[in-house]
Amino acid sequence: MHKNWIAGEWVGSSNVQKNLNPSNLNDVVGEYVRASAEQVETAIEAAQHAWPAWSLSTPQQRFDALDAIGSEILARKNELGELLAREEGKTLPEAIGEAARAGQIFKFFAGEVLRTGGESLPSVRPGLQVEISREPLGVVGIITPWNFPVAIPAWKIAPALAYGNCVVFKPADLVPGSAWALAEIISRSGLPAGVFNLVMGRGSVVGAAMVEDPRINAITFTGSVGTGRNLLNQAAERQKKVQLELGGKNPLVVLNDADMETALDVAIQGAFYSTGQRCTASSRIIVEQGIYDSFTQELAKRTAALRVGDALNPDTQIGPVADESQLEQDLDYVRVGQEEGAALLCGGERVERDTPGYYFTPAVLANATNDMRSSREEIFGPVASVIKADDYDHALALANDTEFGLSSGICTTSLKHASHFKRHIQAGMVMVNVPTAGVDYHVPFGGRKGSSYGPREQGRYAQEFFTIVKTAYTKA
Ligand SMILES: NC(=O)C1=CN([C@@H]2O[C@H](COP(=O)(O)OP(=O)(O)OC[C@H]3O[C@@H](n4cnc5c(N)ncnc54)[C@H](OP(=O)(O)O)[C@@H]3O)[C@@H](O)[C@H]2O)C=CC1
Ligand SMILES: O=C(O)CCC(=O)C(=O)O
Repeated sequence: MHKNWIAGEWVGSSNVQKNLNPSNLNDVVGEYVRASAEQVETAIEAAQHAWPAWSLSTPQQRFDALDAIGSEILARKNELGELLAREEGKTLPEAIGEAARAGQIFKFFAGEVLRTGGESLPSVRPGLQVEISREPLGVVGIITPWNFPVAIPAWKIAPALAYGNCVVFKPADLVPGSAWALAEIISRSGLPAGVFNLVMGRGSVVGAAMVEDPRINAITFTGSVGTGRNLLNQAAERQKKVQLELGGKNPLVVLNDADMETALDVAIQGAFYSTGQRCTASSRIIVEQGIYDSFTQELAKRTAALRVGDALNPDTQIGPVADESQLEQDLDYVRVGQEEGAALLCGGERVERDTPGYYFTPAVLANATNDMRSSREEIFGPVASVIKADDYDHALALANDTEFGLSSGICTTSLKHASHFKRHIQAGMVMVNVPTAGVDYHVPFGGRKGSSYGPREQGRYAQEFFTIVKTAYTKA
């Protein structure tokens, strides 16, 4: 039985859930407790109690803890990756890559502890000196989704602790295993009791209790647009600082002059790998008319050849969908797209494999237009709409015609178009001849428009969210 980590102790609960493997529903990954609202309160109280001392901890103390966590994750990346693949369904290489990324993130923020400083400026008034420093916020609530069960928690927990905050962490109810394994490593890293707390459980109970509690000073959330916007409204009433990473409807533009092999590879990786369950996935592929037919046919041919199967099978390229409701959502959007006039060139079906699981074949919706629901709403599965553009200017206009603005990409051999696209696309991230999904761990991550709210995550820019600035005036 896997328990919650609250105030430096493993705490049980009578509410227990079975964590199932989406590749094989007969495989129970483990049993995990769900916290009650009272247990969430205890965790918040412990974090609040621990904070004054932790906020004054030495950089060495924080470096040592984060560095130790990062080292252990890296040393155990294969085992953690296997657990991740088993509970979430991304393939083993993808999952091991994600575990390694989590380790590197802790190492990066260990370094940031030592690098973060303030500023000293002369005052405009005589005899005064001005110092600007960064201080921690207090208790940070961390609420994460199921699609990156170890990397997203890592890129929120590591900076929170690095900058001197205490943490109450609620992972997605669907995938408690990786979060628990991460918490178990953190529990042995030398952090004082209460500095880090794990409260597994449902968003409607655990998440809601965190949002309501005035002792949580800030909340960082990744997940759906609806939940994120509600959370923002509730948190704003309580004057909490909020950071949201929400959906995407990321465009990949393919121009007539693109290298065909590169463009096909970039499109397939961006749209379908990790089963398309990435907020950075290329769900709109916008292709210039000169190559539209040939590109789309070849895309469909290669997509149909992708091997869908058990996440732990070395031959598998596309793992299962995470759960039944996500699979229903994927099927629904394929149906909606066709009703709206798109042509399903391949995939889009529930399929069976040796074990009972949520298997779904990646779908290419051709002749899609940008006004279709399937081109506007986040599907969060391996479904790509392929949209025809008259020319580069039209492609750019289509790419920007969305309520989202997380990631974006262009495949072209033209420096002129690549440069113009980088400057004019309304997105937080832009890729030239590389997939829209799959990012580095040491640089900012985040979007514009409906995709994000608040400062960027990751890299040294993370300090904008996890610290508050103080200005001090001193007369000598
Ligand atoms: N941008 C992204 O990275 C992601 C986007 N999505 C999108 O969201 C859709 C639904 O996925 P889903 O996992 O349900 O996303 P949610 O937004 O519902 O879940 C994200 C996190 O928020 C928690 N939560 C749910 N309700 C509340 C609440 N009232 N207060 C506080 N926290 C809450 C969830 O808990 P619980 O575990 O109980 O659900 C989970 O930990 C997907 O189909 C996809 O479109 C999903 C995952 C990631
Ligand atoms: O593409 C990536 O590497 C990250 C994607 C992500 O963070 C997400 O889907 O939530």
